[in-house]
Amino acid sequence: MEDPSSWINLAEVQAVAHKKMTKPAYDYYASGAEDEIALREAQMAFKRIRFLPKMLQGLPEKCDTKVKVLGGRYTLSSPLIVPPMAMQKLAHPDGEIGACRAAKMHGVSYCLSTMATTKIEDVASAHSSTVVPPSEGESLSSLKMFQLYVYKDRRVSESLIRRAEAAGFQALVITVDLPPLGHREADIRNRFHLPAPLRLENFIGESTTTEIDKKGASSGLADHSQAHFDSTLDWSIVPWLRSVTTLPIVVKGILRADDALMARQHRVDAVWVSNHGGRQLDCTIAPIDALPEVVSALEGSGIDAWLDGGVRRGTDVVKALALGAKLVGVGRPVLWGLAAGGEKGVSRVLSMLKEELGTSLQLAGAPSVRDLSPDFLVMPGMTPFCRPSSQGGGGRRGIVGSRL
Ligand SMILES: Cc1cc2nc3c(=O)[nH]c(=O)nc-3n(C[C@H](O)[C@H](O)[C@H](O)COP(=O)(O)O)c2cc1C
Ligand SMILES: CCCCC(=O)C(=O)O
Repeated sequence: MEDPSSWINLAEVQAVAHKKMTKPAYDYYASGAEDEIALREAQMAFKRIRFLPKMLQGLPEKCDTKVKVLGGRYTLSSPLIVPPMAMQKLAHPDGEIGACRAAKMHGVSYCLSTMATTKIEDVASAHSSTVVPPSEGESLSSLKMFQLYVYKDRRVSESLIRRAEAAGFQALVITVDLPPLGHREADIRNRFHLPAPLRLENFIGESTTTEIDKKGASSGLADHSQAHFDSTLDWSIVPWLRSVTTLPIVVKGILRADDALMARQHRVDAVWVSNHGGRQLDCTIAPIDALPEVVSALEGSGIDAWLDGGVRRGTDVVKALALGAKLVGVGRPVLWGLAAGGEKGVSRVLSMLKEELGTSLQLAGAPSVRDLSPDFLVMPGMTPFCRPSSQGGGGRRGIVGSRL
């Protein structure tokens, strides 16, 4: 199991990572808040959705996974994104650099967390200097983005944004479902802190690192977010961000249609549907269940809906795309890949997921990700019926029944 090429699914990688990591680090990555209902539900909700595949579609040998995002500004090779995840050197010395390099090599986008164990500038230059060989004659393209936690001292946030912009990050993701930090019992029990010599590299020399670097009475993360993050934010944060940066703005952590409408009114560039991997408010709706309402709130606006939470299979990615997500994030499995095999481990995780995505598209009968629609799915509690149209040719499909 040491050799990443021997792994055949993402669950297997988690088991390898578990054996290699310290208990506090593994628990920090794996756990959710309180009873972990939201964590489990995010995965389970995918499994309740069924496919209604189309046959004999005259598919190309390889289905096309290109997507246009951020109002058509960028065409990306893949709808996959590595969402922001803090402290990646806890998994492996390759840390954020290994993860972003592996992502770029696969044409997968990467979002760097504020709470990284590698400096913004170092991640940017590693990402830029990673040369991606053309794949089957096509050059792979992906984005690098920066995720922001808004500090009580706005000068801290402003300086992070300016550094990310100067370093060439292409979008700013602002996370709105934290603070306060969710009640993560494993971290409290473990008195989680960042073991030396690891540090929050974006804040060297600033008081903002102190609570996380030292073992305290409780979770260092909770202490840090309480001491420094602004928990009083409202929608006026969007115009403030616009006054500081020209980067596209993505709001991460939305689960409601009316919040998506507010995001639309504030002309954000994308709404990221997420429950923070079940690490914040427990018992939230699963992101995949929240997606359709958000997508319909954004309809006609040109604003993308992105999604993460519980994505563990190519079929999960296809379901999210069919329900209208433009980008789909895969979180913990990337950390397991990193812990189990460094950059090579992440690369293997992403290649398995891409392969599963390609196979699932073919089996579902979609020539490209852009051909996916809810028509490929049967949602829980609904009974499908498919009728040929009276004119012959393409059939008509409807769904009877009500939501459970
Ligand atoms: C260890 C860990 C650290 C995270 N750190 C951040 C972070 O710094 N910023 C953020 O917006 N989200 C953070 N998240 C949430 C992820 O961006 C993402 O929403 C979530 O992991 C997706 O769920 P999944 O792990 O089931 O794929 C973190 C998640 C994990 C597991
Ligand atoms: C204090 C925030 C820590 C990073 C984070 O977002 C997470 O652990 O989920």
